Amino acid sequence: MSSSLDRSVVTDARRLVVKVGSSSLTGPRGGLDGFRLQALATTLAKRALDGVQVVLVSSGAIAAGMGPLGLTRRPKDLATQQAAASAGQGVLMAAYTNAFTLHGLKVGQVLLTADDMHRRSHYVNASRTLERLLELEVVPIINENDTVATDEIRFGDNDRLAALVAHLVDADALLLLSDVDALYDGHPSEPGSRRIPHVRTVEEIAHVDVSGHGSQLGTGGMATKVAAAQMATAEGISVLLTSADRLVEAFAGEDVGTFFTPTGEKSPARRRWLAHATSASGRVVLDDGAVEAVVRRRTSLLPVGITRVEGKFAAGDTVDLCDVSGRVVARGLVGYDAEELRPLVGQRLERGTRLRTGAPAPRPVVRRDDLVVL
Ligand SMILES: Nc1ncnc2c1ncn2[C@@H]1O[C@H](COP(=O)(O)OP(=O)(O)O)[C@@H](O)[C@H]1O
Ligand SMILES: N[C@@H](CCC(=O)OP(=O)(O)O)C(=O)O
Repeated sequence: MSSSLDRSVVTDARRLVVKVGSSSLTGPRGGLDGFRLQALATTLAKRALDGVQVVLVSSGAIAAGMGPLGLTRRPKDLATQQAAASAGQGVLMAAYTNAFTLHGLKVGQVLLTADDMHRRSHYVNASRTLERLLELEVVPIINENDTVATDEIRFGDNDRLAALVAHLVDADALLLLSDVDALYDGHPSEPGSRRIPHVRTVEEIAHVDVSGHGSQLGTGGMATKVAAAQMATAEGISVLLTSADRLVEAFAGEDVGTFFTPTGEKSPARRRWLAHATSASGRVVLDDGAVEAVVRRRTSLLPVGITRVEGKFAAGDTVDLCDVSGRVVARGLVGYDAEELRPLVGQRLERGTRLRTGAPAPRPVVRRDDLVVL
């Protein structure tokens, strides 16, 4: 029987998110490596034809656009990266369309921004589209919408996006495919570095150096892959990190790559979104009693338990809830604008009180259903 605690989850998964990095699809000087892309598509198509719902998160647009634009190095400035992605995304999708068509499968392009993950309405919309594509037996192929991403709000690498997509579609497993076949206990170019076959807790790999450079065409290196694995496993999703070349062995259940066991339980979709996909617009500092109430008793947060309001936010935005030492203990959707909330700090508002804006009080600063303890 399949268990999320061992590798059988990869072989038995009914819904899989597979992320492939630029380095696995392209040659060293950019340009798509049609042979590798076809091999990947063939392996995934076999899975899909066996009834597995496969969602592919594919990088490679910038690298694929380098050839058409006459670039021999990955561009460093945002505008040229966006131009290359614009030229390359079509090339990438054309290659995937041809490769999957050979197996009688259809593909659908989905381009997402960090903002689409952050905004609840866009997130829900993306989820609906992906569900419909899967129902229609189409393989969704997702990439960041590079042409509209800005330096401040972009994924840059696709590892985090892949973890968020795994949350979004509630995948059984996430496969992170790179040019390196596993996580190593030192940079793989260092003699003596050894493969780490299994990670059960974050602490186990706290000593591992993942800061080393990545491939010439990839973006995040190993650090973003480990962070993505932690995001997925925290929500009960198993992760296998290996190379695209080892995918067939991975599906055969062989001991390849690095397997990350789930560290947490699956939580409701809305909480998953709140905990991982949103970014906080401000902070609200809680006194000890309020921390106790929110974290242990899971109650709504009222103005009386707040000692300080930091930043600029509007009602409905996400805020971090911190204890007096500044440690973030929870995150939630705030019920007030920052300016409206500041004068209420520490106040015990009686029922029937009206705020200066005319709105009734007390309403919770963060309702318990809009709150996730971190
Ligand atoms: N501890 C480590 N274990 C494995 N790979 C590492 C480690 N530290 C750094 N790396 C580098 O991370 C690279 C993969 O990241 P990246 O180039 O961003 O790939 P991708 O394009 O697949 O996202 C590998 O080529 C490897 O050299
Ligand atoms: N969205 C970009 C991804 C950038 C990138 O290099 O990501 P990755 O190879 O996953 O580290 C692209 O398609 O080129």
